[in-house]
Amino acid sequence: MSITDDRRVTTDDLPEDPGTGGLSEQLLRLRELKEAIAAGDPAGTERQHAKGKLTARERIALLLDEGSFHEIEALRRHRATGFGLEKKKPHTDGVITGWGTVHGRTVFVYAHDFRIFGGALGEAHATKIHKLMDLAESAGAPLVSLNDGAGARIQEGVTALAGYGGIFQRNTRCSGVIPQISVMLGPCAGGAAYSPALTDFVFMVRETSQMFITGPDVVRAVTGEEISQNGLGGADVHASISGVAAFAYDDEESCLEEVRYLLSMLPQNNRETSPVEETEDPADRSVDALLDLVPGDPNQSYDMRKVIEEIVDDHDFFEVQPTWATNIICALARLDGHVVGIVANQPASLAGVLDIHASEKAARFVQTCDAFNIPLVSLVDVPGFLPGVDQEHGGIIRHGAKLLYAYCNATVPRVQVILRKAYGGAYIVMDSRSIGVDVSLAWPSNEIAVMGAEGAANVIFRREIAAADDPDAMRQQKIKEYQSELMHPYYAAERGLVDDVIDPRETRSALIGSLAMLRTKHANLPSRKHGNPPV
Ligand SMILES: CC(C)(COP(=O)(O)OP(=O)(O)OC[C@H]1O[C@@H](n2cnc3c(N)ncnc32)[C@H](O)[C@@H]1OP(=O)(O)O)[C@@H](O)C(=O)NCCC(=O)NCCSC(=O)CC(=O)O
Repeated sequence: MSITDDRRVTTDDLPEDPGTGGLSEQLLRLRELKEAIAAGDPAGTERQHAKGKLTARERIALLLDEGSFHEIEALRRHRATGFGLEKKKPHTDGVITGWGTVHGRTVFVYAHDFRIFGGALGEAHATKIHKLMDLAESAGAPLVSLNDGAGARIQEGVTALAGYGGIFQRNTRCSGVIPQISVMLGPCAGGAAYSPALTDFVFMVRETSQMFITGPDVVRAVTGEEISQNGLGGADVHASISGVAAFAYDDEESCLEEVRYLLSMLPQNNRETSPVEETEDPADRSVDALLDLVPGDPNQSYDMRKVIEEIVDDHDFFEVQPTWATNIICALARLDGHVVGIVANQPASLAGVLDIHASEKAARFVQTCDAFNIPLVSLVDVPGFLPGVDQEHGGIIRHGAKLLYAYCNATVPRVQVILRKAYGGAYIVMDSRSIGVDVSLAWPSNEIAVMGAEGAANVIFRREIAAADDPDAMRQQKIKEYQSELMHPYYAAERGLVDDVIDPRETRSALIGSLAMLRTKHANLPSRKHGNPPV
């Protein structure tokens, strides 16, 4: 079989059918054609490997269960003309589409083939993706995109742009219906970056993947700034600074392995729940370590990750956006085999305050869990919202409201544990009784108040303190008074604002018991077209 000038096989390259019309000839011809398409362009494969990247088919093989991939439209070719396109019509048109299984469950996947037009999206390429997305929606199964494409195919002009529009429209339509995961595995510019932003989770690989609206050349021309591709939109930038990516990995293999892991924790669609996994970890396990992990002094820091580790099944949890807005932790884990979404303040970072980024991160996570029937566990130890000009001018009111809105709107089972302090508006926001949590538990060390004792005493006893012979002694006395009057869990428990004060060692069993009770929870929101969240 010969290869055409552009090093890609076409049906014209196949052996002449001798005209016998025999089935065996036809089958041979079909097999050769499919094998040639699957093999692709060896030189392109070498170039891809030399850049430290896998080919689209190698990626699909790593993502899916072995031998489970069913490809559709491998025979598709574009019909565009101009700029030499009529002479260059490779099969697949630069995107491989189909479905397979991950841990035995159906998953739809499309993967850009960078060897063909740099994975750039033209009309045929786009309509293949549209068809796959429609199938994923109809079948009610997750969609994973393996992105390695140069954006709109320049030679196809507005038809390429319209192709992107069709993807965005479907991303939005499928939002909250099927899980959508975007894996960034190459330079993704312009249109190639917008679709991932509409999906539930974005994965990136360090060094080899980038996302930007315009590349470094355009940035230099417009703003005069000099920056490399990775500096502008590499994995660490998006996982730690912009918050666009939820996860960053060192290589494609570990990245795709983690996509498989994430899928194992998600339901197939919004009408199902996540798979339950048998566990040897006893539901009534007493968590003695919790007594020492959380310091009594409300100003002393500790690592909330260790608390989560102690509570969840097999000490195993999967953190979403672990390097962005680290003052709040969002994680998926299992409790007695059932998946839960954990939102936890992190005293080890910025004392666990809520700020603009933390509010946005948690709001998005709460919304994602609610869309996919994943119950929410909130572990609260929060000193308040972060004060400051930057925060106020940056719109902390608007961003904080996103988290408030997401919790208030969530109809999944919701359980709150207040570990230590919970002050002011931040207490209300972190899924308090008044905004609809189903079960609220507190540790005996807990302090719920409008603000810390010192601040409170300075405001409400200002006159007494100023008039005292010894203002400092008076301040200390008033602080103590405020603490003993108000700042303990029994004040909230007496008023029904927490349902129970528990021994910290019983946290795991109390959570599991509450969530088991709530498994049949059914909640309806008032009929409306949709809410108007402070996006
Ligand atoms: C993506 C890249 C950084 C990759 O660089 P590399 O050095 O790895 O690869 P490369 O430049 O040799 O490209 C590989 C092959 O893909 C082709 N190629 C690259 N980009 C293309 C595009 N957008 N349309 C059609 N073909 C394209 C190249 O001509 C080359 O073909 P051959 O192998 O035949 O030589 C660069 O190619 C690039 O900057 N491309 C332009 C990106 C872009 O501006 N896209 C439009 C976004 S606008 C958009 O999407 C809408 C919007 O938001 O405005």
